[in-house]
Amino acid sequence: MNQSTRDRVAEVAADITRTTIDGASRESDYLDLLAGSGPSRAPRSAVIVGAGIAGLAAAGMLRRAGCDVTVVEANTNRVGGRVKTVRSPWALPGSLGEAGAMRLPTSHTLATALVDDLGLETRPFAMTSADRLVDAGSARVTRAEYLADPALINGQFGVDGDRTAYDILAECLSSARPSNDDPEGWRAHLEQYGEWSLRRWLVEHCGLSENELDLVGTLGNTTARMHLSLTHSLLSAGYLGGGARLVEVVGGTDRMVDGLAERAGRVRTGWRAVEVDTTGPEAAVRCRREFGTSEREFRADTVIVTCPHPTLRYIRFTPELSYGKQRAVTELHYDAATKILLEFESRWWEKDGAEGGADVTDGPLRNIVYPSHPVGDGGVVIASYTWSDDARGWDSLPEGECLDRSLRSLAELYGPVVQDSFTGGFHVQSWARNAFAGGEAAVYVPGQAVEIGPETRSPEAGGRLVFAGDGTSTAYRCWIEGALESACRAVEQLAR
Ligand SMILES: Cc1cc2nc3c(=O)[nH]c(=O)nc-3n(C[C@H](O)[C@H](O)[C@H](O)COP(=O)(O)OP(=O)(O)OC[C@H]3O[C@@H](n4cnc5c(N)ncnc54)[C@H](O)[C@@H]3O)c2cc1C
Repeated sequence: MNQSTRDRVAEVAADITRTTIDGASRESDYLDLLAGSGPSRAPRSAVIVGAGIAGLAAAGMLRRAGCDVTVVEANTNRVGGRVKTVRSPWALPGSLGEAGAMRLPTSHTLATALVDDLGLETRPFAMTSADRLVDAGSARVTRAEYLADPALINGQFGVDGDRTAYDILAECLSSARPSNDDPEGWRAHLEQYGEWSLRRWLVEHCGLSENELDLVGTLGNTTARMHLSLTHSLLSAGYLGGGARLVEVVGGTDRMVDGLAERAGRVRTGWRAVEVDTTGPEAAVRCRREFGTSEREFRADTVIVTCPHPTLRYIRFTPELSYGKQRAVTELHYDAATKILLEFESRWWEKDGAEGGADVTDGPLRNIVYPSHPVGDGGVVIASYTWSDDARGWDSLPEGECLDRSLRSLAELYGPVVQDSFTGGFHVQSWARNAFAGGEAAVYVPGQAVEIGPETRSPEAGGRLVFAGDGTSTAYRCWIEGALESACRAVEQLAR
């Protein structure tokens, strides 16, 4: 490994552990910027492209320091980006479903501090529950039954022994995962295993057989992501693995967006940025209406671009972006994710009032997530939550077909009560097919954390043009925490 790669590894390890390259913690600075006294310095004016969590949070912080901010957002009818709480077309009063972000790990310090600062309430979000189903091959048992007798499911995969799929995966990943405050550990990991896929680790290092691989892939929801980066899996396992505490925002995750939008000031919706020109004394962001021919230019001293990388391909930058940044824009891998939300008038999935949890099945639904909150007698179920190739299967179907097939698959698990209590309310959300997201989030292919990560967050145009958005964070890509971290970093970069 040459010195330049070593330097990049050190930068990425520092980013993961939220420290400077010299090891000083950035945690309290970021908390202070976001939910404390705010920035002490800011540029005179800024245009922010994108009104997701990152753009809105950055706008609020800059305004507190006296900066004149305009946020431009491509969507005509909403802000929030990949935070999307669906409030219609439901039949039951108070129903809601989360088509994007639905839970916050309590270890995500910026997100939880922001929730407190906005005065929002949270409640526990249950990802697992003893009564939920494990359905694979010809076996269908509750999670409690599987934990008590792993052979019930393992036998379907030809796997012997008394360890569950969850134990096997957790052991394999915990043996590889440095702690979040250990830059040296992450350096060593990135140097040695940065180019490894999850599959390679499980097979070559952990010695899993093909059958064990199939078992943990199916039950751990990782089959479709086996070829992606080990580093990504390790980071996710830290937030979702055993012992993680998850909460949801009471009233919907978009309450966070509402709170941030109030602080963000001028938000111009329905304007899609098509060019960012930093050649003049003021930077110009040229925007177009999605429909029609109207064009408009927004000018300011500085620009923050927060769009997901796949959408950056359609923005012209004048002068051209640096070579490294161009690679980040064109190569950073964004994975697919699709959710199918169905509303039911009775809570047929609950026993003894236990709320939430998720079934796992090797059928097309893959993961079925039940609401952790009560809505009268019924509620909105995420009948299918899929990623990667599992999601692409759904993405190839028209909406009506997604509805029909998901209802039928659910009825195969739970019987006629599914069709009988369906209210007719449904929502299909493909993030890969969403024009302003281009995927669920940045999920590295092997090597990308080091090869591309540093350029996702480097400024351009002599520091007047900076980039934010969850895809620029190493540790918290795919999380609201990453969007908030990126907003803090961008605000700091502009204050220099
Ligand atoms: C299915 C799914 C589940 C998730 N679950 C969770 C979870 O449980 N917990 C969690 O913490 N996180 C979760 N996330 C991740 C979380 O939603 C994101 O990390 C976060 O919302 C990203 O915010 P952002 O501001 O970086 O990007 P975005 O929310 O994507 O915001 C970017 C904004 O830019 C706009 N835009 C794009 N192109 C242009 C343009 N040319 N001009 C103007 N505007 C433009 C977009 O419309 C969008 O509003 C999930 C995401 C998905 C998709």
